[in-house]
Amino acid sequence: MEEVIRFALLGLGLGALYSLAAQGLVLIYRGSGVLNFAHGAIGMVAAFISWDIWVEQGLPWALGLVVGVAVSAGIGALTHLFVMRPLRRASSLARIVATLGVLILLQGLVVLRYGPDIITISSALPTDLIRLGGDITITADRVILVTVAGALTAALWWVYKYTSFGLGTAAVAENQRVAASLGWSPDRIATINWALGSGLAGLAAILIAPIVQLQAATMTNLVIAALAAALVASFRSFPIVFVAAIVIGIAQTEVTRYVATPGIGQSVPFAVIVAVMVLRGKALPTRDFFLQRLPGVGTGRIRPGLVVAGVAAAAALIAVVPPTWQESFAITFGMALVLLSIVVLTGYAGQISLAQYAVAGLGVWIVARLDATQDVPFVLACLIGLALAFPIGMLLALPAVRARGLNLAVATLGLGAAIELIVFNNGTLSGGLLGTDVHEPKILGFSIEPIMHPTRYALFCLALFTVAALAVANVRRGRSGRRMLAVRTNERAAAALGISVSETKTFAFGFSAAVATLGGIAIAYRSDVVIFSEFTNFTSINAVAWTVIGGIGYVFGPIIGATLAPSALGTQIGNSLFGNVTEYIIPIGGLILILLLMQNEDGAAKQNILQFRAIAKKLRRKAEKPAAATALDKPTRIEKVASKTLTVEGVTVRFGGVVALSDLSLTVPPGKIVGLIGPNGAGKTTAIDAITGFVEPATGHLDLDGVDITGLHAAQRARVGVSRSFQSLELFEDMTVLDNLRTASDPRDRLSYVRDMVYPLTPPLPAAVVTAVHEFQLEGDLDRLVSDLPYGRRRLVAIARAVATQPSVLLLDEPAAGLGERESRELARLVRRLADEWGIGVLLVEHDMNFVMAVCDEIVVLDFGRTIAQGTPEVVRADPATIKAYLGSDEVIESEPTRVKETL
Ligand SMILES: Nc1ncnc2c1ncn2[C@@H]1O[C@H](COP(=O)(O)OP(=O)(O)OP(=O)(O)O)[C@@H](O)[C@H]1O
Repeated sequence: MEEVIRFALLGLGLGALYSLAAQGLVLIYRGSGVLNFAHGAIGMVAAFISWDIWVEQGLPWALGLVVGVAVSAGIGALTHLFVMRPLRRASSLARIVATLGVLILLQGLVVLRYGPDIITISSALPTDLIRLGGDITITADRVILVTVAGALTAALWWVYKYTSFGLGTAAVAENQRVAASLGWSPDRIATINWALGSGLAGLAAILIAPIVQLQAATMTNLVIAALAAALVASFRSFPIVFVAAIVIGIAQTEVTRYVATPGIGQSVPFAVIVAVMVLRGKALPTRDFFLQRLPGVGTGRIRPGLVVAGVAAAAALIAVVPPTWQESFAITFGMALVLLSIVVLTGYAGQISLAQYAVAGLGVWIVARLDATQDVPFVLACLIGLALAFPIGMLLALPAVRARGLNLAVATLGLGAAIELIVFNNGTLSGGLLGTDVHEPKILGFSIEPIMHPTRYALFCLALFTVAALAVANVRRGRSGRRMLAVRTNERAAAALGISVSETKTFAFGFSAAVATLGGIAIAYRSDVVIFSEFTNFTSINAVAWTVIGGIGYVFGPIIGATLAPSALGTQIGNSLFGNVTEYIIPIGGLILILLLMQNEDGAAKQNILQFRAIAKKLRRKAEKPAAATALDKPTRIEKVASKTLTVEGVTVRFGGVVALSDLSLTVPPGKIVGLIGPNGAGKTTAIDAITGFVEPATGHLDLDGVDITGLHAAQRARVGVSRSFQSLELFEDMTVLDNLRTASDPRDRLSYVRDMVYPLTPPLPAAVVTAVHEFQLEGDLDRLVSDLPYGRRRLVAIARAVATQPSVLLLDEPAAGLGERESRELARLVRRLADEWGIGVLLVEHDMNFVMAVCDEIVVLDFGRTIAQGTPEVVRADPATIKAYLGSDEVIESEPTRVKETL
């Protein structure tokens, strides 16, 4: 027991330092909404500078401390002013990546100045033993660290609770205008918080250096422990951050002491991050989840002539250049594969991963271990590695199913570090620093050993990239690609169309892990000893940066981005033009990334493709048949949907103390339109959400044609025939109208995940969808991006998309909002036809009473969540309670609205 206490006391110091760094992260997040992944790197700069002043220059330690903290505070303020402030309206991906750019730049500069080696520092704080009773002692430095961290926590808590600056910071997080009314400019608040937060990172890094040693590559990992503590406190409470950090510090020390497997102890912060994600994350974002502009995505179209010409040109070049250049080709293609895996995962599926290089390492670890320890032939080992990479990637998807955006970036950053610590640095598992000796790689008896046959090896890497790029392009054009894009753009809308969000993400992780594994193989087999500890977190972060530079949504982007990898083609070209640029290539990449983000988030590939298209257009003689024309080839014919009756029984929904919907019961039979009306806040959208699986009812029962669907999640309900539109449309704005409709009408089979890689199917649209396109007169808009359409047409696309799933029951949430009178009448006729001719049962939420009275067969009236009237339009119109609660006088409705049914 005494030993447990002794180690707990040791861990106190570590926890106190984590707390300082975490408080700094929280300050920056609260002051500017930015999660600063460069936090550890900023602290690292301070640690190196203070070491330089103290040890190298022989000046007082305190001077080093003050200058180090001041420099880190200055870097923080500059980062805000020159990088993050110009990007304040950019997507959250761009902002995350920008902080990664700062991280790369700082780490690259530190390595340039101080080198990559470990520097051991002794503690400047007194280490005398203080006896606490019995045999239990604590060193003075631990007491000092905890006291400093505790005092700072108390000070921060007080400042942010009671001072005008603190209140201004809280207000900025909620509402910028309120902050301004307190006399604080949001920008000044952000700058000060960046400076203070980064100063704390500096202080933490200077003090932690004697405990963890000083090394550029590992110091930046300080951010992982800080993130874990800040996450536990939801980036809010300083005291909770303090307690969480102390607990993490102690747990880390205890686990390191009692668990023999190396790396497990240091992975405690990662375990905390995963636990927080799993416990707190939501499977689907809530209604008001902020949707934002996403990076551009290519079409995945393959032009066989161009592919053949490009591959032939690359092969010819490889054949004639000297071996050093051939190796650069191999590295470029290998790294391009890793970047391609990021295109799939982040560009297409919208899942940020800061661990892709570690995943590549994990894949090649399987291959190399099979090769080295079981003598499995190279090709077979590669195939097994690829096959196993799929399930490994899928396993990694587990946190992603519940986390998104920033949280996912945090989780994967921790994951990469954990893989590095537990697998790659473990001598028993991977050979550690000595690596794993592999056999000479052979394909069909031909050696591709890179020293003896550099041409063959480079051609092998080119072949791997070509095959993978074709597979990725195929997936992009196929059903699985549309599913991924739908999920990245809007998970709620995807689920409403019956797309399983978790299945799609799982596929994206699995597929991208397989692609990354190919990259890992190409990179690792360049040597006969595979050193896994080189698959570092830092390279994973760089890989994201290079992918963004190349173009994160384009299959061609990785080739451009990968040239920036160390010793890749960029270095070769730079070396031959400017002398030795090898050691500058990393910080140059960071700088290019930051500058690029200011101009355009879509990367270099987009520009190239646009230029290519412009040239191709000039050269092309024959006009190509537009995609839309092919889609509509099939003759139209109305097909009745499967007749199913929706029965809602006693559904109640509560949000905390608010009863948003109380005991709702109604039936929507096939071919009938049931109106759901009531004043604002009556619970109408909540009713649709509850029926379609977007909120969980407290009580009640849902039944579709005798089948209980209460327990099904949103996508499953859509698949059995319950479709919906959204008040806020929630279209896939960055897709064309045609792709929106295809995404909705695609079958939800799982086979397409595999088949798409080889042969993506794009059959003509089903007859029902073609009919909808004609009905809504969308023929001319099919090839246009949804975001380019006027509002009225987007409303029609949203309804067409809901219809395209061929639902038995369709729930429309205010379909006529924002439409003109004529469009509204047309829409009313169409909704009536959906019921009469297609046999769809419709539940219609609408404020336009003329619309409602004209089309509905039955109306349910809600007020404060309760049903106050139910019956035919005539009955409801005359109902006194409805008139009092909602309709007011009869004047809101035309004296005798024309029944749409009768006018058909
Ligand atoms: N996620 C939520 N958390 C807390 N309260 C909520 C949530 N969603 C809805 N509410 C509350 O539930 C009640 C019903 O809201 P709902 O949006 O369903 O009404 P509505 O009839 O659709 O209104 P409107 O006509 O304005 O769209 C309101 O009091 C609303 O504030």
